Amino acid sequence: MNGRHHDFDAADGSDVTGTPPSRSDKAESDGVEEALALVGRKTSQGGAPAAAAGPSTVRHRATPWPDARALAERIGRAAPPRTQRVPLDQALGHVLAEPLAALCDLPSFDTSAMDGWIVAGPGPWTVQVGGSILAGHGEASPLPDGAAVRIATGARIPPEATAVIRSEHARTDADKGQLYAEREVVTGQDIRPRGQECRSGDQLLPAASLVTPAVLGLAAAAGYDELLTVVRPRVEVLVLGDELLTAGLPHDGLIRDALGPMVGPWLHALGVHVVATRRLGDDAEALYRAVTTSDADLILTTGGTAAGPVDHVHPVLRKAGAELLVDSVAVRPGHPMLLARLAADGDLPARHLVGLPGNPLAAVSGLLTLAEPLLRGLAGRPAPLPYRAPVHDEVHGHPYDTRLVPFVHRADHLVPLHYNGPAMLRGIAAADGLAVVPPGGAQAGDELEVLDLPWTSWTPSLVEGGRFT
Ligand SMILES: Nc1nc2c(c(=O)[nH]1)N[C@H]1C(S)=C(S)[C@@H](COP(=O)(O)OP(=O)(O)OC[C@H]3O[C@@H](n4cnc5c(N)ncnc54)[C@H](O)[C@@H]3O)O[C@H]1N2
Ligand code: MOO
Repeated sequence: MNGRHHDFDAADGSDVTGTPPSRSDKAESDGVEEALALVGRKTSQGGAPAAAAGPSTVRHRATPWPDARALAERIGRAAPPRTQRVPLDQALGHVLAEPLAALCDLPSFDTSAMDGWIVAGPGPWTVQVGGSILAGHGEASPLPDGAAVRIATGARIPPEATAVIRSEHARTDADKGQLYAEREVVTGQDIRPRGQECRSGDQLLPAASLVTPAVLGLAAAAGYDELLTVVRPRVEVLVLGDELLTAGLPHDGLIRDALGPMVGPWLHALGVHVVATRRLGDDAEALYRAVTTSDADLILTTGGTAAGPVDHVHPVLRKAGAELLVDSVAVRPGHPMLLARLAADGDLPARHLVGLPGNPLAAVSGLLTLAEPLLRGLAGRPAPLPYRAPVHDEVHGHPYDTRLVPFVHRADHLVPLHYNGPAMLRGIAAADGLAVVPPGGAQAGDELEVLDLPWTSWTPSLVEGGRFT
């Protein structure tokens, strides 16, 4: 033991639902109940109970948190990539399936960078009568030495011209029909030469780049009408629980469904296609039917992952012949989360299922631990660059498990938020992300890994449908 972790002597056992700000962090999300849940858990060799072995030697059935994330991503990346051609106005938020290579030179002709005068040779110059050279027109006739013509930004440079003089740097003598420069004129000034930004065929962006608004602009400038992108993974969300209301106030032991309204939009913000969110109650038959007939790439269930009388996820997966790849993760909250593989069956290809625990913050933990890396892999998106930041306060840890704690960025530090209990969304709703607290906890100033939320950086799917007219 390193002396940092939360000691589990808080015998009231009441803290598993989180701590209001007035209470000590000591009693935050974990407690006696969870410590007891570890007691009696066998080592992977079927040896002594895990809790008796101590943190350095303990082996859980639970997959370590970093391994669970890495495995989920590997599984996603192992799927054969599917690609499609998408018109530019529907490509926002997609991922490029091939490098973006310029289809033309940019600029595609020598062009004026300023409004002013195009001149040939040294001045003063004779102003040519007969209008200006404007953007959007074909090539003008060659400019004789000593001549000047008005030119607009973006207009083609006529052959033989040598420089552009900005209007504010030039003076005309109307009587003499002459143009004088008020500053030294350098050959080529304010002319953007053809190919300055790229030559046709140059790689502008690598494959796997996210199509952002800027990428759409670049692709259009470089001549694209459509893009080859990775097909978005399709996800079906199954919300389990007879106790859930879809409207009104909680009453008579019934509570509002907090996951139906949250999980679909969260997935959407990750750039995937949510085919449906269905509420199935605690009906094992309905769950079996849904799981065995869904053609989504990923089925995501909420609730029913534990071992209660109506927790149907494990029995249904067994009945469906699913292979459990991850069966609980060493993370708090969210440890009952699971990942399973459903074999191909008839017309249905092999698919995956992620079971999110029912407690709402535990479900968020499952989303970020298993669903997000898996979907990132399936979507061909690169992993975000991992980053760490110092934590402002001491954060108690779990003795063996990783903790995910909602935080806000304040003056280069992560400030952990209260209301981080497994059943609470009050912290995460105000958060910039989740701080990854290693087993044993962290001291003030320790650098913690940070998980961003999709909307704390720009996200494609907050722009509904990503279309423009
Ligand atoms: N004997 C044990 N019991 C429990 C354990 C354990 O290790 N041993 N783990 C606890 C933990 S941790 C969690 S998390 C939950 C996971 O349970 P389930 O995935 O089976 O979820 P449910 O029992 O269906 O629900 C748990 C909790 O969450 C509420 N819930 C469910 N769905 C929603 C929803 N859509 N919106 C809002 N709230 C929801 C539900 O009413 C329960 O209060 O198991 C513990 N038990
Ligand atoms: O408390 Mo559980 O850890 O919500 O997953």
